[in-house]
Amino acid sequence: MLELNDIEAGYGRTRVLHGVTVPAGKVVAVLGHNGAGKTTLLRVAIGLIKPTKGRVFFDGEDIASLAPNKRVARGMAYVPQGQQAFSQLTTLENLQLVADGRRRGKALIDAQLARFPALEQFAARKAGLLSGGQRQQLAIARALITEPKLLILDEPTEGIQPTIVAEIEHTIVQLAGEGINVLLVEQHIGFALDAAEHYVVLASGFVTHTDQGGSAAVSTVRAAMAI
Ligand SMILES: Nc1ncnc2c1ncn2[C@@H]1O[C@H](COP(=O)(O)OP(=O)(O)OP(=O)(O)O)[C@@H](O)[C@H]1O
Repeated sequence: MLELNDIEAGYGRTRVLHGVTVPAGKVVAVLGHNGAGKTTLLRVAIGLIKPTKGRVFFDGEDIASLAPNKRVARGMAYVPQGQQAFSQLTTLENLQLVADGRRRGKALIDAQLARFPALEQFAARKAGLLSGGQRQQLAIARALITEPKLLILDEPTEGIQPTIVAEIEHTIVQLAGEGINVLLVEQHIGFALDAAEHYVVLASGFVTHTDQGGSAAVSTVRAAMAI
């Protein structure tokens, strides 16, 4: 599905990524310490940053020159870090912003409310009054209303209470089962590797390790990251 080849990218004259390659896979985990370049890589994937070198393939098509909206139209969705939602709008209104105008908009909202019971329970509550974990679920639900083939998630469990972390992890596994691919930046290495078909470890913008996922990879990755 999504494949990044030999990507160089950064901000202005600062190069952050140095020849990064990410293979396709149902769930692909991008791991690394703070500042390693994980978010930058996701921004390249969705088209917010244009790489200075390298190629981005989606469904076999080279999309490196496509704007983010065109990538979304082709089936990519991006949930940035930080549980973003329109805090003055209710949960339902946040979902309607994306769903209105879509064929089957109401059914798409209902499907996400069924997936995330907390959102159904607090459908009339302003998003600013939801917990961080519920706002994260709302952000994921909004992305899923676009019916993506690939969901790009930047640290979806960061700063979230453990019960909802487990729910979000369950959702990611469920999505893969539904045929939605996931590109995942995640601090919880055990979970990320369990869920991942492939992983890459980034350090200072270089890929230091890459292999198949699975729980057997945990010790290798911990050693690679010195944690
Ligand atoms: N908008 C920006 N402008 C300039 N430099 C940036 C920008 N965003 C990130 N950087 C720099 O790029 C490097 C990689 O940052 P990035 O956010 O991609 O890392 P990360 O692995 O996602 O880290 P974290 O886990 O802290 O989010 C860092 O040195 C960071 O300071």
